[in-house]
Amino acid sequence: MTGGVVLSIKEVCTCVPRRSNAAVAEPLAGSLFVHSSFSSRIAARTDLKFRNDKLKELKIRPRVKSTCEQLLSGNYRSYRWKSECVRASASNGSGSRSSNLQSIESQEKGSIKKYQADLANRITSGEFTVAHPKYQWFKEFRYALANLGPVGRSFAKTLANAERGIRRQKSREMPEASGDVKAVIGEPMFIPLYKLYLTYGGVFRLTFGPKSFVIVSDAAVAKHLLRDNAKGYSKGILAEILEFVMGKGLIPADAEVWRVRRRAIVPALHRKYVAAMMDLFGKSTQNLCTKLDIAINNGEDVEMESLFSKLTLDIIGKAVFNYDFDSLSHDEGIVEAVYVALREAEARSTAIIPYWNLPFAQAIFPRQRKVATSLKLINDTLDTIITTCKKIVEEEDVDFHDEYMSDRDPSILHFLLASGDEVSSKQLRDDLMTLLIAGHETTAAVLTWTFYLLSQNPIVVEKLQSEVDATLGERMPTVADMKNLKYTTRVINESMRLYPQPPVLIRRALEDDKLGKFTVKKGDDIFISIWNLHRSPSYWVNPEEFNPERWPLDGPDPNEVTQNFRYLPFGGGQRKCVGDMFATYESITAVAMLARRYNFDLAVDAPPVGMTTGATIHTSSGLKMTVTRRARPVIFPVMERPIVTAMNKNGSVARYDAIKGSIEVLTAENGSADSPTEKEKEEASIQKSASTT
Ligand code: HEM
Repeated sequence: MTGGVVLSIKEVCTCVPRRSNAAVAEPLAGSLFVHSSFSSRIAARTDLKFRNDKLKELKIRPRVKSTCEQLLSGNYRSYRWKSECVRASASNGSGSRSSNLQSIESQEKGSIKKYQADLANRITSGEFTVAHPKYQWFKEFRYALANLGPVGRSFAKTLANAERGIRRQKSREMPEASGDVKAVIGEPMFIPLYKLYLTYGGVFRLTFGPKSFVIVSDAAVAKHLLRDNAKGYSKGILAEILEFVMGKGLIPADAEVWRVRRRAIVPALHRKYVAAMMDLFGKSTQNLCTKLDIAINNGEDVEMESLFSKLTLDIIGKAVFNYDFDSLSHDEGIVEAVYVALREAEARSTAIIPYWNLPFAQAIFPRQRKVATSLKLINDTLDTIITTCKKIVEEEDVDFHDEYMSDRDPSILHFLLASGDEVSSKQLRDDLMTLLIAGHETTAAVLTWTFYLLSQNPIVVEKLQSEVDATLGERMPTVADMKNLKYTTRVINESMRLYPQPPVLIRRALEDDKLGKFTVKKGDDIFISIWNLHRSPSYWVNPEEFNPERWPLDGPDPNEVTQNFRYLPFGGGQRKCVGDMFATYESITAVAMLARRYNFDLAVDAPPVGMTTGATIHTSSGLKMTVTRRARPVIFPVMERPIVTAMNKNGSVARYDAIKGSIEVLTAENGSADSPTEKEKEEASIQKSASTT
């Protein structure tokens, strides 16, 4: 919106008798914005009642209101009526104007001129401009100036123009929200961000005490940040927070390191590798089923969130560096150390003060000591894994190619070492740790929220189960099944829309830049709220509803490209997730295998499923579920029906049905059935046993 004024009612504008170029109307929530420079030709149209009602409806300041009322009713009406009289008399062509009409004409001409001049003054002075209360005095000053004759009027006009310029510039300033840090403590940060988005729009600045962030919830701006000008942004605070655990791994890496490492790592996740992982996904899910069976037999409820976390840790450990955490069976030692590191990363990402940077932090905070010990254990373990893998690769006769994969150890680490990747042990450790964290909690969170949503939507469960029954039966899923488990995929797509992991992406501007019409300065921290994008009423019908059907089964799989950056479960642009296909197949496998075998319901005494956030969205008190084995319809084994035919001497064909134990004879001429003789039965039986042998 540009600066100017408001005469507020849409209808008022339609009444400008001769359209002036300067009169510009802009619909705005039922009112019309009219630039103050439009001339004295303002008038009103005839639908007075409607306009008067509108005036009452709108809260217009009394002075402006009285002007509008004058304009819209009496003055304009008489002006118009009288003008018409004048025009009528002028056009009757007789040349004999009555004195009455002449006097009306001259009187009216005078009064119209006076009226127009007065109105022009008032408009020029900016009387109709909506002024901020703080600047009311300025408006009145202009008005006073405008009444001081032509010089004052032109001075007032200059001032009004200047004010409009300032307003225009202000409209390009980003809306600002400020808040009390206390308001968001105890609530996951993305929740207040959603409320603020609905108030301030797709791009706004949020200030908390000394901290200030730009919050982006607009798909076009997200596209600019992630794809079109990705080079203009770094990972900012995220890199600072994760440095202690990921070092210079892909997620926090600066542009220089990132370019080299991304080029090395992406090829390791080739199609053949992901296909080979299917077996790992299936076997690990089978281990989880064993756990669930034990719980069912003991009549116990289970906390699914921690089980999914263990499942995905076991998978990613094997997939990335061929290490069997076996966390579904035990959770001490290295498994515990990994969790300590993960929880610390999450705690740091939501902490208000970076207390861990304080001198002697480890001496002051026992948790920091534990973090340091856990990190040492993880690093030592990774170093051992790397050394062992290096030895194996050296002993191997490696024939490296694009889709290289060792049968003995198909892990990403093996690929990287076999590729001759010149990389320091420290960088390799950072890469492995990054992949471990990136691929672990994200997938666990996707599974947790998918099963929570399923427990709330039995109709979706029914459809999902019938697809899985029909597609898989009792088999383990294969890579070929992935494209046939369409509804299962849509369930996961929709779960990732409602619960994106992570809910917010973080960037920092490396240079000044434009986000739409707003400017960001170098060093500005930016939060791209995927949560807001995925739940925006501007982009989705019934955004809060879990509705896998919103994604057509025969349509393309939804991603940032097909959805033009309103849907970003794996991010987008150059820093898009490298494990998207891996994670999708892993989730489909787990959901399909679990849903075909069990029903999952929230436990009767389950605590309310609230949200809390770290890097991903966790439940506030776990996802306690009652798991029951599915009572599936009995499947009758389908036997191949042994039917044997034999030619009889008379030329007819005898057909023996082993299940019915009957013989049917078809005559040679017309194929009609005939009753077989005992001999024919015998012959056909002999023939049958011969063919079976
Ligand atoms: C459902 C599970 C997953 C989700 C929802 C997910 C989501 C994401 C998102 C949104 C990003 C972009 C971050 C940003 O732009 O700031 C990302 C990046 C990344 N993801 Fe995933 N991810 C998942 C699974 C995985 C897996 C299994 C792996 C590894 C095997 C992985 C490895 C990575 C890496 C290395 C990056 C950084 C890429 C870069 O900066 O170049 N992710 N992930």
